[in-house]
Amino acid sequence: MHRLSKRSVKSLLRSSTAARYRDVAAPISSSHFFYQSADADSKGRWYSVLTSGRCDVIESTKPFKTRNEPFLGCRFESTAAASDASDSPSEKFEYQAEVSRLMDLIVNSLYSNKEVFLRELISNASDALDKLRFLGVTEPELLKDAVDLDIRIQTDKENGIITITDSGIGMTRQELVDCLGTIAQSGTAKFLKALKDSKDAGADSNLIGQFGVGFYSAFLVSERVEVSTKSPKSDKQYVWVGEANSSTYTIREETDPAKQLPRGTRLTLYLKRDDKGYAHPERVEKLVKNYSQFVSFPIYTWQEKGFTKEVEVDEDPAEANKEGQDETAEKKKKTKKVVEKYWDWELTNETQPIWLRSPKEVSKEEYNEFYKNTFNEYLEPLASSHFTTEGEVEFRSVLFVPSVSGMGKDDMINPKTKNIRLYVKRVFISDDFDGELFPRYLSFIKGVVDSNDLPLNVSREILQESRIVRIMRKRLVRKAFEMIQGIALSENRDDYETFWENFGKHLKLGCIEDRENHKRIAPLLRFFSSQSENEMISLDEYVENMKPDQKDIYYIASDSVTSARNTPFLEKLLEKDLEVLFLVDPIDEVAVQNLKAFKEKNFIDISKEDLDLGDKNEDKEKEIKQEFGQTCDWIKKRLGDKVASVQISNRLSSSPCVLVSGKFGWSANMERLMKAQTVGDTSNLEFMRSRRVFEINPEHPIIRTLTEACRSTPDDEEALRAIDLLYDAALVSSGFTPENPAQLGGKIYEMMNFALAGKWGTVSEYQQQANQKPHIPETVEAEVVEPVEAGGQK
Ligand SMILES: Nc1ncnc2c1ncn2[C@@H]1O[C@H](COP(=O)(O)OP(=O)(O)OP(=O)(O)O)[C@@H](O)[C@H]1O
Repeated sequence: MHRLSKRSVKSLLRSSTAARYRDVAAPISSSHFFYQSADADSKGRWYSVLTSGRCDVIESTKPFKTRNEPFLGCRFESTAAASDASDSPSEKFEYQAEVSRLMDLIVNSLYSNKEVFLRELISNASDALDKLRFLGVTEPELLKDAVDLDIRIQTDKENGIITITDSGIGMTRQELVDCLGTIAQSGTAKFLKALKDSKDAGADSNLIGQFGVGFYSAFLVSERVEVSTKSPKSDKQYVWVGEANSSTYTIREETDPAKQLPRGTRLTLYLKRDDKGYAHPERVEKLVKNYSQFVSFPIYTWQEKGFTKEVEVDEDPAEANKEGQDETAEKKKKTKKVVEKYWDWELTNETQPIWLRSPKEVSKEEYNEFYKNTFNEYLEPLASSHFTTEGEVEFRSVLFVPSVSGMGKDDMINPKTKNIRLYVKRVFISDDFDGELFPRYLSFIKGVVDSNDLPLNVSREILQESRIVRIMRKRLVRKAFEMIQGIALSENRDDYETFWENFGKHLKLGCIEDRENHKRIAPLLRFFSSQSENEMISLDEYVENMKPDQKDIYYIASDSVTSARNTPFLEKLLEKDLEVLFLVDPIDEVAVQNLKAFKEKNFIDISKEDLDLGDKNEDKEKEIKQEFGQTCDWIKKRLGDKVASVQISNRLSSSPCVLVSGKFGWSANMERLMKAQTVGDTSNLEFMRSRRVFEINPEHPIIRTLTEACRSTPDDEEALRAIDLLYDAALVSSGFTPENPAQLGGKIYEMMNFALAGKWGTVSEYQQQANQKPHIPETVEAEVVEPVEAGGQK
């Protein structure tokens, strides 16, 4: 049998909370040794100790006078053994540059919320257990060591040491180098930026967990971290040692038999002087309860306990004599109650997953805590939903609507969110299958789904083919909408505003991508309108506000509320008090076009031809056509192919004209957006450009004057040039981009010449003046100072 070395026994004792030794006898076996206590009151007695490798559990007897007395058995626990106990050589490694920067920031910049280190390390331990359990489904030999899947945390408050041991997947030597010496650069860059952004507000350690660098949070509180780990893939156990403020770390083989792990990882944190308070058992217990309550593996903490027992009391001899006279009293010995203290593991978290509990038993606070712990969030969710479906397909789920997005524009199109954690019969499978369980526009929903019907070796391909998943997906989507509706209906309007600000775009994407759910999405949309420029309204509110004879929902798409409010298309509608939705987000127009209608009312773009405001008067139209028909033809002749036709407008009141888009082509807004998105040559967009109709306002003085000109002098150059300018002006005011802005500028200056000259002189005089070269006054020439030569002489 392999024996413990004397040296490892000493190191074990050195780090033990309970044992200060004077001497150590040669160990008897790999787990049994004797030591002589150095405590004054033990009077140099010998103690017998049994130690198990895994958690350094030490069983010690009551004191012996010699070391040959038999083992009896009361327990105490040692903390991790000192690190220098090993004989094996250490190899030194440099951290990747990113890790060094990160460590430097963690050690030197993060001072608030340091306690999150425990949550992060427990979360890594839980991930390692999840991985083992998952792999164990197909490779049962991985689970052959009869070790429970759990996490054990032990503290040594005198020395400021915390050990966290999990029986998870562990790491091979190469994995230690890959996982704890390097990090994905994208994550770090984001983390460093977030850190910089939040620095003024007091950098918060909470940020760590969100960027996949949780392990390094150990250095928030530790000056030295040891990771001793044993992977089932390797015969050997390795120890990684890193120190705060060092750019290197070491790896060596664990040769100390007392520290061998059957499987898994033990982290030993040697706390900084100011952070030793974290090594109090009660503090650790509190942190676990606070932050890691819902980890789905048992977390045990090492706690001092006590039980009361009756012990006999040594009697005073005088009293005993007195009592001796009384025979019955002699039989009853005096006792007292004493509290016997001992240390033992205590289960500290709730081991039943929250989704397996009855929703009636779970409080809102518990859901919020579960959410924060599971998804590394520090804000509470806006809503949650806990449900079970039975029958055709059985699964349980808890879903959440977050209160912040954390997703960029690209993430919405191509989400890689890890927001849905899929379990099969309580075994965590993956958080990579969001896309199979939710459409991408709902990828912001977070939660847990636990199915009883899927196979444990489920893959993306299986999910994509599975009828069960299709049914699950439908139910999950329905539940997600119920949650969002709940927020929309809540009395607190702010919540929905927050939701809309963060996820409004996602729902609009849903209008485009999920026709089946239009009925659920549409009532959730919000827009500004001509009657509500500061507060967004719902489509229901719009419909309620419709005029009794109004048939359609009117909208205008533009780049801002201000430009929407000032568009000429709006003039008649404002006069008639008809509300118009302002679609100012680039995605709005396509979303609304996909919806087509809401509550059987069609969406109508007021910038497109054939606008019907429900006020048709055929006689009057005929009359106006007769009066202005010739003008329309004359203008069309001048504008040629630039416009499809010239018509009399029913939507203008103060502008002379407007350029409306054809019914089936792009609006001015869409044309602008498409041009902005096309790189390089935009001529290939021409075919999608809609036909344009030039509408004139017969009541406007310019149109009336031009009508006169059309009748009397249709070939007059100035009148024709006025038509050109009118067209260009309509182009701009209708939201289109003029084809030749410089030429438009020239036309405006020319017209200004005429206007100004008409008031203060003749055109020819004005033109003459304008053509003259700039006049340089003589006095200026006289004042030119010639250079002064050296010595002050000319
Ligand atoms: N207890 C452990 N057991 C096994 N492997 C671990 C353990 N702790 C950390 N690791 C490995 O180290 C890697 C780095 O951990 P780190 O916490 O920095 O990032 P992460 O776990 O990938 O991201 P996050 O912290 O956001 O979960 C992990 O991905 C894992 O492979």
